Amino acid sequence: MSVDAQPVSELPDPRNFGLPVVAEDELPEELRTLVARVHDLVDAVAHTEADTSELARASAAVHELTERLNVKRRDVGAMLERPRADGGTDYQTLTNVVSGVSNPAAVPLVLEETEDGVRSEFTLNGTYQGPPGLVHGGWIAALLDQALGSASAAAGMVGLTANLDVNYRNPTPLNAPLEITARVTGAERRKVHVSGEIRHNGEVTAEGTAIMVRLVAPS
Ligand SMILES: CCCCCCCCCCCC(=O)SCCNC(=O)CCNC(=O)[C@H](O)C(C)(C)COP(=O)(O)OP(=O)(O)OC[C@H]1O[C@@H](n2cnc3c(N)ncnc32)[C@H](O)[C@@H]1OP(=O)(O)O
Repeated sequence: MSVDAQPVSELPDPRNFGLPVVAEDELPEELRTLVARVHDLVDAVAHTEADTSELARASAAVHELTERLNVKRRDVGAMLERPRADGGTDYQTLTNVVSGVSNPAAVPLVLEETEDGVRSEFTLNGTYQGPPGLVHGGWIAALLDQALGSASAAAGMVGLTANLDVNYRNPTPLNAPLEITARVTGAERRKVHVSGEIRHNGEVTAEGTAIMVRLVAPS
């Protein structure tokens, strides 16, 4: 199987797909701080045992805040544009639920390029719980999907997941350091084959393979 990769500098421009683009330096630091605080808020709400009057006050404050923020909303599908170390340009979905920098529900997963693909270290709080003390299997699949898609994009082949196959080898713990890695293993025509793993203390907890189908820019 051969790898028919485009140079990364030729990643498709989301504007060609009709998507709005936000430059990284246009994203206010205040938004990043708000996102981090709401991320912590979700965990706090999920686990609070505060008394009922405190819950009522918090509920009213959050409702009022939601109305204030909804006064001006960004378009769905907005993409974040950031410069790459190699001089090219990287694009990410701003509100991506796994890694979007403006999404408080995101992990967030910051994937860095390695010699053969992408890698990240991260920790999941109780928000991502499935079985007691363990990460939800659907989120494990989502994390692998994102890493596999990013490995394909990092190799110059941006695509959508056509097929995702996940094997859960060991429980994935909450509130513990995790590592995710992914790489391209082959490509034919528009199909890109990718594989990846999640590890805890060096032991694989889950592994996945996927077929990404490369996007074709509208003519
Ligand atoms: C720029 C900024 C954006 C940047 C956006 C980057 C975001 C990455 C985000 C992370 C990943 C996601 O969550 S993606 C979200 C979840 N995925 C989706 O929503 C995708 C939904 N599915 C689709 O839209 C479609 O089925 C596609 C695009 C996958 C394929 O449709 P298509 O474009 O018409 O392609 P098609 O001709 O059918 O197939 C092309 C080749 O792929 C093969 N193929 C097609 N489907 C499958 C399949 N399920 N399993 C195996 N192989 C398949 C075909 O046999 C063929 O191989 P051959 O004949 O050449 O041998």
